Amino acid sequence: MAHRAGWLPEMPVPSLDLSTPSLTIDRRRAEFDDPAVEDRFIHHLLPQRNAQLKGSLLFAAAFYVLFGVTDLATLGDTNVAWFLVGLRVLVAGVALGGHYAITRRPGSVRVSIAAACALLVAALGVFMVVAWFQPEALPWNTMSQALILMAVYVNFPNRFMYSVAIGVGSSVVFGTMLAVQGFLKADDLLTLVLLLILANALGYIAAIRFNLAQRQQYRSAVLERQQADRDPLTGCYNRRVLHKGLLDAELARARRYGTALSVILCDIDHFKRINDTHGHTAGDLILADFAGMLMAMTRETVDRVVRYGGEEFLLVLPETDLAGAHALAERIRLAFACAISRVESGKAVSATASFGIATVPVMHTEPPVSAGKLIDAADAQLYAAKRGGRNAIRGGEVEPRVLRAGS
Ligand SMILES: Nc1nc2c(ncn2[C@@H]2O[C@H](COP(=O)(O)OP(=O)(O)OP(=O)(O)O)[C@@H](O)[C@H]2O)c(=O)[nH]1
Repeated sequence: MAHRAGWLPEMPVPSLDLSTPSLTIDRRRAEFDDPAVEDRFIHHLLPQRNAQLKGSLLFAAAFYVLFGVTDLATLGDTNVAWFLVGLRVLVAGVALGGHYAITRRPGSVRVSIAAACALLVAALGVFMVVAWFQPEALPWNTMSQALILMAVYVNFPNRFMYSVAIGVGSSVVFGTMLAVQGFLKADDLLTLVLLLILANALGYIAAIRFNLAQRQQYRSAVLERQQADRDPLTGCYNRRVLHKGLLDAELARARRYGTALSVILCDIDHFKRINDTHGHTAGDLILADFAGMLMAMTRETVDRVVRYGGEEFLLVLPETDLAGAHALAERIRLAFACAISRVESGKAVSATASFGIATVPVMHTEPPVSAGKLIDAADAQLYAAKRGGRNAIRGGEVEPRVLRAGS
């Protein structure tokens, strides 16, 4: 296998690193480290989460009112019983209010989380009051509390940390109530407290596994998408991104903000001869080295390097006028001409490249221009550079009306 030689002069060659640090997951919080990624993830899942949450809210409203029957059965037709039924109706109101708020603002993560938290806090608070007034039913109510904890951890989509806080907090209050009421023998009390701890532990494990699995799945989908847009040999974008409208989007942005935009089409000179002389593997190595240089010398998050054809690359340079594009092309031309790649046989191979630039000047008042025509204009300049002897740069500004889409 050919090994990559260092550049002459030394050039940082970025590898295709798909384990983007921003996609790392904080396993304790069960969230992405990067708040922006977490935000995108939550918004991506929001319709699904809201559908689940709305179902759980309706279920909670019906369930709470229905169980008012048990208050009447246990306490009879008393004021306390009706007070508890009233509290249950209040919880149903909170649930229905949450349901209404989510329906009104389906795109709001805050509303969704607030609806889940409000219902859980209200439901657990009322449950404590109900349990307080029915001390003889404490063992049954402890089991109910354990079941409600499952809903807290699993059924109500929420921030993992909030689920844990609500689950543990309510269990501490409930455990304290068991102890304070003093109805239970010490061994029964211990059993019920252990039951609550077990319910929390199981809920915690289920919730953290679920939250992590969802994020891992999302990360795999993002990485897969990134990979599908990349050329495996060079790590540059492939033509798919152009078909997906990369250049059209940049042209539209340049038009909106009234900025210039340049594209450079560059092509390694006599590449066929390199392949024929040193072999295809050596050709691949030089291609990868050239692409690495293009990526290293352009702005990482602004410019785009696309493998346009076999040994042909397209640079998309937003907010770049002709002089800026020419200066960049000259830096790349010189660096590549001076660099060597050490191929498998140990030989040092060097090559040159030619560059064609097409610049659309500031164009906010002009009609939209065609991405294809802009690339054609750069191709014509590249052809002129090749005809002019190669290892050269040609370029020019193009009138937006010449590039007008559909003309
Ligand atoms: N090693 C390698 N060669 C490739 C790859 N893709 C295309 N090629 C070769 O690149 C060569 C391009 O040759 P030409 O189009 O004749 O261009 P050229 O020899 O560079 O000549 P000029 O562009 O006119 O300077 C062809 O021989 C292709 O087979 C690739 O991925 N790896």
